[in-house]
Amino acid sequence: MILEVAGLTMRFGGLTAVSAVSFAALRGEITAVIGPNGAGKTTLFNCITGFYRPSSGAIRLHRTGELPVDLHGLPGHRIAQAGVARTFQNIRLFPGMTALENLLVAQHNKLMAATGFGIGAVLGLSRYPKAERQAIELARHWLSATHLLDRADDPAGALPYGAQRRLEIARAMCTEPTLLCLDEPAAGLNPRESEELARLLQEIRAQGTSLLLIEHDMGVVMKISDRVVVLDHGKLIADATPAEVRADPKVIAAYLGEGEEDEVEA
Ligand SMILES: Nc1ncnc2c1ncn2[C@@H]1O[C@H](COP(=O)(O)OP(=O)(O)OP(=O)(O)O)[C@@H](O)[C@H]1O
Repeated sequence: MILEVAGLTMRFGGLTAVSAVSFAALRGEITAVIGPNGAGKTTLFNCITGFYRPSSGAIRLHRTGELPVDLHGLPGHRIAQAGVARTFQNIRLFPGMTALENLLVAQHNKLMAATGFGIGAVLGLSRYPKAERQAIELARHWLSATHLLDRADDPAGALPYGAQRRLEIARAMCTEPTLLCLDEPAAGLNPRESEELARLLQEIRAQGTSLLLIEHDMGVVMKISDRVVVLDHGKLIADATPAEVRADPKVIAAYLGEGEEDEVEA
């Protein structure tokens, strides 16, 4: 496994948004978290990415050849350093910076380390230019993978919505994460853009990054996920393959309801 969630509970005052949820996301797989409105998906996501400190339970990252890292209780930036990148439901790019610059900013930590945190650059040490070249190469790789190479020098804020969403994913990938967490990546995309997104996420998986996504677009979820975790009223009600989840009466009753079954068949 890459991510282990064990007995995770998150309370807001008297409301238990996530209740004793346990599941594992496996290495090299796409794990989707679905559920009706208010099921606790965003809360779970925010616990995993360090925006909330869970009330109880554990979240562990298992990296190959290393000791597991307890993510619960770590601040967001430490979780990012541990190898977990995230995108946001609302786009959070630097709109005035170019697409390329946004991807270089994402590599700031790596570049700063290469300068010996400033000292090396002042002394003109040779490690910085090499690190900078590598950062640009990586940025160009992800611009190309997200079909944005021709927009590299355009301000991020001037890109169409779908392109900005892809740039967000490219930015997250520039941190070279072990686990990429995506919060509703298909929100607001048209069917063609959703198709492209599905392909991009499959490519990311093929390149060795594991993915965890919260998604409402059942077409995308059912097509690309290896495993689907279903929440309802904060509780886990299913953890299975897309085909199994689709046929699970509990899921249909809780999440899909009559009339929405067709959407899942899509
Ligand atoms: N910061 C908060 N303070 C208080 N209650 C919250 C907070 N965040 C979420 N909740 C409550 O927790 C429950 C789960 O919400 P959450 O946003 O995690 O669900 P969700 O599955 O992501 O829903 P949606 O699909 O609508 O985004 C809801 O009842 C919500 O009102």
